[in-house]
Amino acid sequence: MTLEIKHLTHWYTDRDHKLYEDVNLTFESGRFYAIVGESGSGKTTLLSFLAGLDEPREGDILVDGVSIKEIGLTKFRQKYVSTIFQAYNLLNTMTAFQNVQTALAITGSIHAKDKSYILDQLARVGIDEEKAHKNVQRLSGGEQQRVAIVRALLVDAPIVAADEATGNLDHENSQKIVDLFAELAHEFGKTVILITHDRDVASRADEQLLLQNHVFEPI
Ligand SMILES: Nc1ncnc2c1ncn2[C@@H]1O[C@H](COP(=O)(O)OP(=O)(O)OP(=O)(O)O)[C@@H](O)[C@H]1O
Repeated sequence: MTLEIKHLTHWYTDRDHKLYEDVNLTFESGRFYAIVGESGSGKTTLLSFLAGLDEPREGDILVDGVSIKEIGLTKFRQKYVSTIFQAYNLLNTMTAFQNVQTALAITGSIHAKDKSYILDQLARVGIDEEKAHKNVQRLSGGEQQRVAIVRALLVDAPIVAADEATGNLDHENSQKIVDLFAELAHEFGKTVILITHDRDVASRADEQLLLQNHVFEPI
């Protein structure tokens, strides 16, 4: 699957202060991309377009040559993209295990009833069985973030778009998450796009794109 950005131009309030100008980018499945750039340069905005959460002023986003407008933004969000944003958006009345299980059930995953699979995946990011069965409100911020990441990563969408997914995590946990991102790209063939300020995390990606002066340059 190929995800393309074509002739993307965007500004929020003032046409003379554009975030991007005629950006063209191609993301291939099976590859892990990191987007880096100064604070305020427009990284999160780009991700909101790639996730079908917002629409650019000009330009288009295509999946295998078909505009996401033609696919329909709602369908695109549901079937094609799994997003991880800075707010964890966990279901607060549920345990970590139930949060992951519910997401798998909603999306029709064959793993929804596989208890040991869900526990194994949580264990990979340091959420042991005891923590898995705790209400998420009783977990630390970093633990909640890891639950949210596992939940998003296990959902069967071909594109994974993450904004500062490792931002609140210590080095060891951040490495575990990056391992998961790399595995999703290289072993499961997903298109993984991660925004990060962390140079070590970015260096693990197959391609790094620097947003600077309104365009994206490979580094
Ligand atoms: N809804 C909005 N309305 C108006 N301006 C906005 C809106 N969202 C973002 N901006 C502005 O657009 C610019 C880009 O924001 P964006 O969040 O995409 O940057 P970023 O590169 O992700 O920043 P950071 O690294 O700090 O998260 C910023 O100057 C921001 O203030």
